[in-house]
Amino acid sequence: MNIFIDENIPYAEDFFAELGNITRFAGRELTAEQVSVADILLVRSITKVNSQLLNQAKNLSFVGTATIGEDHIDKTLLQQKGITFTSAPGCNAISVAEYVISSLYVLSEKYNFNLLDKTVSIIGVGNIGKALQNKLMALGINLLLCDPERDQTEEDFVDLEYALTHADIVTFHTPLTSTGKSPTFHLLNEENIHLLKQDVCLINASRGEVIDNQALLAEAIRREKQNELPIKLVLDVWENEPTPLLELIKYTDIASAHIAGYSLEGKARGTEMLYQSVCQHLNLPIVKRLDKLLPVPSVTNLVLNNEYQSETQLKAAIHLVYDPRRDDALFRNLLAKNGFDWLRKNYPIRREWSSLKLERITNNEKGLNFLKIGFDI
Ligand SMILES: NC(=O)C1=CN([C@@H]2O[C@H](COP(=O)(O)OP(=O)(O)OC[C@H]3O[C@@H](n4cnc5c(N)ncnc54)[C@H](O)[C@@H]3O)[C@@H](O)[C@H]2O)C=CC1
Ligand SMILES: O=C(O)C(=O)[C@H](O)COP(=O)(O)O
Repeated sequence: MNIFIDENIPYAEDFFAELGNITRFAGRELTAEQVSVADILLVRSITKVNSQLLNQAKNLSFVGTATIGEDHIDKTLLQQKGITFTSAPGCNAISVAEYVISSLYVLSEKYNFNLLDKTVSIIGVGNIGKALQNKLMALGINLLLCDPERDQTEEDFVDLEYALTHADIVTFHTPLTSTGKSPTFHLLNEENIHLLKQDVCLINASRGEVIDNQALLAEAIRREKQNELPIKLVLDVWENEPTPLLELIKYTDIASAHIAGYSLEGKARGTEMLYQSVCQHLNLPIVKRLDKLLPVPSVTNLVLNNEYQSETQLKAAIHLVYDPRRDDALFRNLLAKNGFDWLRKNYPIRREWSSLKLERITNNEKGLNFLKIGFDI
């Protein structure tokens, strides 16, 4: 059994070595000739699985992507060829939600606002949008939810125009689609970008093409020329990766190389989900488990002296685990020299909030008590 696995899928040897011969490949360099001898192919989002790549495939019976997004896969083709396909839904949803909230706390510090005074529009409320919704609700932040598909059967959703017009913070979490009832290609574009509030924070951690990058650049330049407030901008994803529109970087507050989902847990969950699907495909028992493989987090205890809920404390705890300014600095300093893909391949280890245990000191009638709380809002 020949198992071809992208070089950036972690723990692949741990999960798959006993199932067959593993060949690792660079995601953008995989050739049809290599795939011609593969039985199982496990990719990330940078490998386009299409007729060109599969035109010599003789034995391929399973394709998996260790990602949530599936826009790089020709699923119709796989179905026609009778090749089983799976993705890893939700694997890095927590990681993306944490990226967004950590970024919002950076913006709140930089521009001196209180998140509690803001209304956040979440555009696309699936696995990631829901994870973000839960965390923001736990923080007590006012939300607007925009998801035309869910709006058909559920209450409390708003349309895109309302979501753009009424929010102080707009964050995109849709898949990239160009067909269907509500395609997301250039969902934010030159027609509707002017609906955003003057002091808006805009975040894209979905796919670059969901926002028309030229329209965004034009709006940023227009605001600059007319002495209007700049859009406070967080971009993790870009049109035409790995060659982002360089002029746009200057207008971002946080810029990163499509790493919002790159917590160690998020990536590793993707591998585990593919392993489980491959076992099912091969009718084999599932014997490996991720929790046996993940390293013990380096940060384990944080003692808070004041109220756990205070925003300052919370921000400090959140940024202790992950501060997106780290990735922004790497992006600005190393993009030109090393390139977008290098930044992703050499991504420094990042853990999720659940790796941090907080100790709260409370003062009640019994005196000082130490409470251990798993930090997972
Ligand atoms: N930056 C990063 O590192 C990562 C980016 N992603 C991207 O995030 C996307 C979303 O991920 P999940 O939440 O897990 O997907 P999901 O499929 O669980 O949810 C997507 C939601 O978007 C909604 N939607 C579809 N079209 C819409 C439209 N026109 N307007 C508003 N909502 C719309 C769907 O109804 C669905 O509820 C992925 O498809 C992927 O492209 C995913 C993981 C990491
Ligand atoms: O899961 C997704 O969808 C993502 O966007 C991934 O986090 C990105 O990972 P790569 O496959 O592009 O490494």
